[in-house]
Amino acid sequence: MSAVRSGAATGVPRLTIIVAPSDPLELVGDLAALGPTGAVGFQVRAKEATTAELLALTTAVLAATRGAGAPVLVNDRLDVALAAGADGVHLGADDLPVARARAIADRAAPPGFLVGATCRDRDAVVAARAAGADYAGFGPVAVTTSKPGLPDPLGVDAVGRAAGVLPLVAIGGIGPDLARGAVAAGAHGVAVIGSVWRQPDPLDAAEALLGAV
Ligand SMILES: Cc1ncc(COP(=O)(O)OP(=O)(O)O)c(N)n1
Ligand SMILES: Cc1nc(C(=O)O)sc1CCOP(=O)(O)O
Ligand SMILES: [Mg+2]
Repeated sequence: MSAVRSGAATGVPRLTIIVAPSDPLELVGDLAALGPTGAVGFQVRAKEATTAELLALTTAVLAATRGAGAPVLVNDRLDVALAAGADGVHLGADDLPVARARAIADRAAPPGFLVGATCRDRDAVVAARAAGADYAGFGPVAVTTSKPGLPDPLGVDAVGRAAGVLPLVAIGGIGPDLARGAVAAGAHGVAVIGSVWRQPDPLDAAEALLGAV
């Protein structure tokens, strides 16, 4: 296994595990403890949940991971991230604009609060940086069965073309081999659903991903 770099310099984890309400939360604490502090982080993503349910899930993930120092971000909802005391928010095209979120977070969140932005090409990464994003979720790199309605896969070459502006978190169909390729192309890290949660042993699977980034 290659040495795992921690995400400490940017605060952005090398491996983001996206957590949904249906996932086995009892594994989250052990997943958080893998690798150096800050190498593994979580994004709480609950598209069908009520605000109260998303807050409760975020609070539970924070409680399970705080001891390991793993960053926990909330998908879509800055208000919930702030209310829960989470470490950041991830925003896409249908969510609060990044510049608005950055302005609110700078007033209301502790220093280091992360704002991530979904980007699908280099121009979008440049715009996200100008708006105050800390990292770009860049994808879909490959075909994914975890989310419908996405554009065609961008491929690892697109990661290389978009690199060097913000830390890139490659997403979409990422397993260990693609994770290695994305990082070699210039990505800071990866975000995953299926290559952890749909594996027979999510801890082994996450270790393999960490070994690749
Ligand atoms: C790290 C990361 N990158 C991209 C996304 C996608 O966010 P978005 O475009 O807002 O879509 P939803 O996840 O809200 O369906 C992400 N969540 N994380
Ligand atoms: C939530 C999400 N957003 C994407 C994007 O490209 O915007 S791809 C994706 C799903 C990622 O799941 P998996 O690791 O199972 O492919
Ligand atoms: Mg979103």
